[in-house]
Amino acid sequence: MNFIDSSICLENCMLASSSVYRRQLFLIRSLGGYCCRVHMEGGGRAISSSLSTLGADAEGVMRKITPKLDPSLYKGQAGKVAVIGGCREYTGAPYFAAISALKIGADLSHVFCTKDAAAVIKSYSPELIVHPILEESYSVRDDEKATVSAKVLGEVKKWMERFDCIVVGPGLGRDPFLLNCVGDIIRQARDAKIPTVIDGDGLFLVTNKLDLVKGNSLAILTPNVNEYKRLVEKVLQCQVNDEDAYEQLSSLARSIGGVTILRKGKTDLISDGLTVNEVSIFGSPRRCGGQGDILSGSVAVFSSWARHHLSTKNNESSMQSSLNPMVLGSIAGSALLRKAASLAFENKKRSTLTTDIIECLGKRYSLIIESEHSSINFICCQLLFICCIFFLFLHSLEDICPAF
Ligand SMILES: NC(=O)C1=CN([C@@H]2O[C@H](COP(=O)(O)OP(=O)(O)OC[C@H]3O[C@@H](n4cnc5c(N)ncnc54)[C@H](O)[C@@H]3O)[C@@H](O)[C@H]2O)[C@@H](O)CC1
Ligand SMILES: Nc1ncnc2c1ncn2[C@@H]1O[C@H](COP(=O)(O)OP(=O)(O)OP(=O)(O)O)[C@@H](O)[C@H]1O
Ligand SMILES: [Mg+2]
Repeated sequence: MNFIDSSICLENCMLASSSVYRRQLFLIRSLGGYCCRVHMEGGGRAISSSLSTLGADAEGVMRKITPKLDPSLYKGQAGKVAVIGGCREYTGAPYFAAISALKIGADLSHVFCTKDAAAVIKSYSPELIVHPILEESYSVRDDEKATVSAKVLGEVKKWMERFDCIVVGPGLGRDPFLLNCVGDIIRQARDAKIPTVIDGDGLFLVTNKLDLVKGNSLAILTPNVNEYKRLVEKVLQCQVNDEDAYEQLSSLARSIGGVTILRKGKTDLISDGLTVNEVSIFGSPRRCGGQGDILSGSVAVFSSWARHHLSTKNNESSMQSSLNPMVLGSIAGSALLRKAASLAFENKKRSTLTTDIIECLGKRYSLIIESEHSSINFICCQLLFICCIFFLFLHSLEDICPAF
């Protein structure tokens, strides 16, 4: 089995914020340097060449796939995301996922939730388009279940084609009737070839109904420690083995078939069964609830952008066409969340909340996107400086010993 570990590890985000370090990364990146360890099993040659780029890979991915804010674009072209989640018990998670998508750059963000949750989520933000159409068992009579289920599906179907990516699970809860309807929604998205991020209770659903995602290359699972453990036990029939985390993750993705898995943890591991990428940019020591929800919304936006980027005719050769847009979107989403968490923690320390991290998404992100421009400016200044010195040197040489 052949997988690539392009370890994207930045030990300390502070380091990355230093201009010297960023310049080095920019120079390494522009030299095409990257850290790549290819492990080949079965006696294959282990190839390793490394000129480590560290966090630049993740930043490079973000820069490559992020669409320019082109004045010719119209509303929606930068992305339309839908979150399927939100019930009596949870209203924060779908909000976190949906608003994060907008903060990163999607134009429209929808939430499909239960009636109880809808009024609450609408009150959080006018920017979200909230559809109160999901139902939980307590509000549906047994003899109405088939009709209500068909109605829910019909309502979602009206919108489905418009979305560039959907997120299933944040704050979904575990009500059997609701989960059954959401299973049909996942199938609908798959038929419409819409990338689908599965998080939170959506993972509870698909872990028990793997056929919902089996063989779907547009599905991205984003399990936390518990959710990953449940997946491994169900699919691989064994315990999580961190001694061989890469191989086990890769094997899990292959066993389910075609999916991309973003295993959240101290280091985020991302695999589609062919490659394994690692994002270990130091984020924040705060483990407040909701950060995984931000991540799911972020991955949704970046994956749809990566898919668009790779499908355009003039995409740059440096982004190998063999790359999986769902993997790229996961790398970018993970890196941005961790950088934003780090920035929020710098400001708020122990009182950092998920809402503080959401506020930093845009700030941190524009820093990354703009830093390329500042690095280019810096390079130009350096070249100009060198030319001036050279000119001065020439000039002084002319002074010192004139040619004629
Ligand atoms: N404000 C909100 O509305 C939030 C709602 N959420 C939703 O809550 C539902 C359940 O999510 P949970 O993450 O709580 O469910 P999990 O089943 O993932 O976790 C259940 C419990 O496991 C423990 N746990 C979590 N991470 C652990 C780790 N690394 N090691 C050991 N134990 C750990 C925690 O006590 C956690 O409450 C999901 O639908 C989720 O989207 C969460 O996203 C958090 C925020
Ligand atoms: N120990 C850690 N150190 C640094 N970052 C971490 C650590 N654990 C998780 N993270 C990061 O925090 C983010 C959320 O991971 P987490 O495991 O909290 O997800 P979650 O439990 O689904 O969150 P939520 O509360 O939103 O459901 C991930 O992007 C991950 O990279
Ligand atoms: Mg979660």
